[in-house]
Amino acid sequence: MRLDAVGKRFPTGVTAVENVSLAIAEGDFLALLGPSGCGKSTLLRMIAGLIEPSAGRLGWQADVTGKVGFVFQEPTLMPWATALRNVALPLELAGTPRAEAERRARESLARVDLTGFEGAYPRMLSGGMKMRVSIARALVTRPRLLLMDEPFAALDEITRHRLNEDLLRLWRDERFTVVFVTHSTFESVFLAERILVMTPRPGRIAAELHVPPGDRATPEFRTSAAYAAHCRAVSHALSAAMAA
Ligand SMILES: Nc1ncnc2c1ncn2[C@@H]1O[C@H](COP(=O)(O)OP(=O)(O)OP(=O)(O)O)[C@@H](O)[C@H]1O
Repeated sequence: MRLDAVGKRFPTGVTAVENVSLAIAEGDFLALLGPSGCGKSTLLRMIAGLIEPSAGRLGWQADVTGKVGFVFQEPTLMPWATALRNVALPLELAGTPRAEAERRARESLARVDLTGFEGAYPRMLSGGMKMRVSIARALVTRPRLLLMDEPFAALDEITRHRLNEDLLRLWRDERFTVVFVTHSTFESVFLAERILVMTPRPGRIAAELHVPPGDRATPEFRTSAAYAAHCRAVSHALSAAMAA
C-alpha cells in the first residue's frame, strides 16, 4: 500500500500528522517510533481506514482491503465471554457458522500458546495472556495486514520480551504485513526490519532505519553487539527528530 503526502488535522485545529509518504510492501515488518502524542496512533488509524486523512491519499492493494487485524494497547476483551467466544467473535460477526468459527478460534488460540484456556474468562487470565487472546482474535480472520498500537506497553518486561519473540515467530511463519506502533527504541529494533522515526507533533517521518534479517538471525540477538549498535543508531535518530 502507499501513503502519499498524508496528513490529519482534527476539527479541533490540532494537526496530528503532516506530509507522510510511505510505501508498505507485502510481508514488511514496520515500526512507527516516536514520542508520546506525535501522531502514531492517528497514522495507524488512517492506515486501518478507521479515520479519513484530511490531506493526501492512501492507496490500497485490492487484496488487502477487508483483511486487516487491529491490536490495541488494552486487550479490549468482552469480560462476560470466554477466551474462545472472544476470539470467535470477528468470524461470527462476518457470518461464519458457529461450529466453524469455534474450530478456527481454537486454532488461533493454539497459535498464541493458549491451548487449554479456551473456557477461561478474561478476569482469570494474566495481562500477558489477555494480550495473547487479543492477538488470537486479530489473527483469526487470517489478516494480510496486522496493525498494532503499543500492544505490549502495559506489560512487565519479561512478558513483553516473551510476546515480542512469539510475535516474531508468528510473523516468520505466516508473513503477514505488520505495522507496529511503539515508543520503545529497544522494542522497535528487536521486532522491525524497517523503523520509521517520527517527529513530535505534527508527526512527520524524520528518518527510516533498517535492521537486516541477517543481524536478527544471530543467536541471542537481544544481547548481541549488533542489537546494541542498532539501538544506538535509532536512539540518535530519535534525539535528532526531537530536536528538529
Ligand atoms: N479524535 C481526536 N480529536 C482531536 N485531537 C485528537 C484526536 N485524536 C488524537 N488527537 C490529538 O492528536 C495528537 C496525536 O495523537 P496520537 O494519539 O495520534 O499520538 P500518539 O503518538 O499515538 O501518542 P501516544 O504515544 O501517547 O499514544 C494528540 O495531540 C492528540 O491529542
